[in-house]
Amino acid sequence: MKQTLLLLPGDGIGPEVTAAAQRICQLVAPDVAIEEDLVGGASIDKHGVPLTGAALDRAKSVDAILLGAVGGPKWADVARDKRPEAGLLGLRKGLDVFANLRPAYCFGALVDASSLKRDRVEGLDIMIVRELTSGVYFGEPRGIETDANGVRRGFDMSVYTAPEVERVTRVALEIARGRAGRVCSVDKANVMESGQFWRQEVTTVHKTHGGGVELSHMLADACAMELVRAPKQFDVILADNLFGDLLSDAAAMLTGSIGMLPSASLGTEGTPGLFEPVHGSAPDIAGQGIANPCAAILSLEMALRWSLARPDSADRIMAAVGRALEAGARTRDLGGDLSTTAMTDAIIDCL
Ligand SMILES: NC(=O)c1ccc[n+]([C@@H]2O[C@H](COP(=O)([O-])OP(=O)(O)OC[C@H]3O[C@@H](n4cnc5c(N)ncnc54)[C@H](O)[C@@H]3O)[C@@H](O)[C@H]2O)c1
Ligand SMILES: CC(C)[C@H](C(=O)O)[C@@H](O)C(=O)O
Ligand SMILES: [Mg+2]
Repeated sequence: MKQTLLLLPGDGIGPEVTAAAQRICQLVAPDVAIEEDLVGGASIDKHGVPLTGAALDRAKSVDAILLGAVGGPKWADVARDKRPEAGLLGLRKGLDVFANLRPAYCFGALVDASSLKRDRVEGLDIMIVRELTSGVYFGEPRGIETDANGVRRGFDMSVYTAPEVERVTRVALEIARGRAGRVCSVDKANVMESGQFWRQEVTTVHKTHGGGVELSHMLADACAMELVRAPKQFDVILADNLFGDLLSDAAAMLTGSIGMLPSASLGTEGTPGLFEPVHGSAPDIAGQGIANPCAAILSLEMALRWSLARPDSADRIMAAVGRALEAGARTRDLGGDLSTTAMTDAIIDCL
């Protein structure tokens, strides 16, 4: 049956980098049908909301979704639940893509672009598995209010249920099984009840489903430190929604640039995956044609591998990005001067 990829370019550099990925898709998987819809600020401008019910329904009906990025200063004053970012969160929740895979892989050619010394990052290959549809991002109650004494306060709720921790832990264990076989689970069990609960549940799930995978636990602050001290100690890092967000940005810089990092958000078997760069809409460089398209192109690579069952096409992309970098192709964030289009051309030449 014909497969369909839904493009949701979004805002800022989102359309620039998804256009690059679309060109690559047409070359490596020409029979995949490509559709397009709106999300984020682009959807607010047209429909008044960051994600319409029709766009969500469409996303549920395709095989995979490739999203660029959402957000920007234009929508800074919009109420939080109507902001571009709320559209992205609604999409993740609506698709129930609870397992967010964020690889931090250092291409050989980029070892010297990292902010760390060569020996710390050469051969780096970490997979962060971030819980994506619960925790403090979605917990209730939340709000900003004035208490009886006239003091304003803001609050969020960090809450996880046992099934939510179980399903993402099982994904992390499964992924580790195909890699070096080590999961490091991250929490603040020393401070937070939800952190202690997370650690208990991960330990319980490991007892039943561990199957040879080694499990360790680390406090989130220590993990941030270890990521910049000795990142190669990690194989799979399992984290809740918030810590996974923070740690994946930190891990991004180890690889040379946040413009390199893709992600895959997966739900239960048979549901479409959502694929997106880890970076945002980069308002500071949007419209200039200089964004690094690699994170979007590698997100397409993940879509071909994880949702569209086309490992050969995915391998082609991975190899082409590696070869283009070896040949010296660099956008500005990597210390070069190639435009988004020229960088994409360089990758296409290596396909
Ligand atoms: N998945 C998403 O859609 C997503 C992710 C993160 C942030 N955001 C949103 O994006 C907006 C801007 O956020 P931010 O500035 O904190 O993060 P950002 O990732 O957009 O930008 C951080 C820095 O990295 C640079 N950068 C990011 N991607 C790049 C690329 N592909 N090539 C070259 N340089 C790149 C930017 O120029 C900027 O200097 C906010 O509205 C935020 O909410 C969206
Ligand atoms: C834009 C925002 C909602 C998002 C998040 O916090 O999950 C982003 O930072 C990310 O990493 O994908
Ligand atoms: Mg983030």
